[in-house]
Order: sequence, then C-alpha cells, then structure tokens
Amino acid sequence: MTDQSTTAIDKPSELESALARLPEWTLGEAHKSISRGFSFADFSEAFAFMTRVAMLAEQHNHHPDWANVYNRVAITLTSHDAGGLTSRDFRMASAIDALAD
Ligand SMILES: C[C@H](O)[C@H](O)[C@H]1CNC2=NC(N)=NC(=O)C2=N1
Repeated sequence: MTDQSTTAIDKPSELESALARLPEWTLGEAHKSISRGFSFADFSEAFAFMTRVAMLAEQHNHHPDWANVYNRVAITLTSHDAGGLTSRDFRMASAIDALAD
C-alpha cells in the first residue's frame, strides 16, 4: 500500500485544474465524486481490467464505487472517510487511466 497524503479538493479552481489532467472523467453531483465509463471487447476483457483496478485499489487503499454490465465498467471515485473528493481520488483516477489507455 502506498501511504500518500490526503488533501480535500473542493475549491472550484482546484477541481478545474485536477480535472484538466483527467479529461475522460466527469464531476459528480455536489462535486463529491468523479466518474468515468469504460467499454471493452467482451466481458473477459472488462473483468481483466477490473482485476487490475482492484489491485490498484489495494495498493492505494482507495476503493472505487463501480458497476459492470457485460463489456462495460462504470467507475466512480469519492473519499468516503472525507465525505467528498480528495487528492486520493485524483491519484487513483490517474492510475486507472494509465491502465486503460
Ligand atoms: C479502513 C480503510 O483504510 C478505509 O476504510 C479506506 C479503504 N478504502 C477507501 N476507499 C475510498 N474510496 N474511500 C475511503 O475513505 C477509503 N477508506
């Protein structure tokens, strides 16, 4: 597990600059989460991706709210213990993008 600092990301300027680096992600209701959808060739590819994200989540000790329907995976990130977005969410989103791209 990588023990990384956690700072709340809740000011519009902070959100804007953080999201600028994550163009595939969208801001959720009340700016409390970020989400991205993924589509794969088939279920097997989607689940392989989910397995890799699961290992990332363990390394980061930061776990997604997510759903899978056949070849599609929807991921939402929020910091439950902070009740909103923190730097952990954006670090995790960036690490997930590196897997997917
Ligand atoms: C006890 C454990 O470290 C905490 O519950 C961690 C686990 N994973 C987590 N994941 C997310 N998304 N938010 C959290 O606040 C969080 N907390």
